[in-house]
Amino acid sequence: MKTFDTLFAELAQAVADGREGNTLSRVEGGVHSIGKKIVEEAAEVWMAAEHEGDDATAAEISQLLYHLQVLMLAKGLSLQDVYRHL
Ligand SMILES: N=c1c2ncn([C@@H]3O[C@H](COP(=O)(O)OP(=O)(O)OP(=O)(O)O)[C@@H](O)[C@H]3O)c2ncn1[C@@H]1O[C@H](COP(=O)(O)O)[C@@H](O)[C@H]1O
Repeated sequence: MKTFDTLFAELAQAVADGREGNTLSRVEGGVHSIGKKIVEEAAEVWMAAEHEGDDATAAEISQLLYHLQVLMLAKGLSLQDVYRHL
């Protein structure tokens, strides 16, 4: 099973390798576009938590985490940059 850290390593490698896929295309789309996606996914998390079941909520949370990682990559932020604030 993937974790936040292993997914980030996978996405960072995909971007570093210039591997065609969702991640590279979203990173190349830039911070404005990624930011809009984060807001959309956050709203979906909220709606799922209020109106859907636990599995749907967990799935929406996983998508939000993915898009946050895409933003980190677009900004050149590492896991440590974030974790030091936890
Ligand atoms: N975990 C994810 C992941 N979560 C969410 N998403 C993206 O976020 C979208 C979910 O948003 P929506 O439900 O709003 O779907 P949508 O309406 O089609 O979204 P848009 O494409 O219109 O923005 C999905 O269609 C994916 O594009 C993800 N895309 C990739 N991954 C993982 O990232 C890794 C690398 O993927 P690639 O870069 O594609 O190789 C793989 O392990 C993938 O499983």
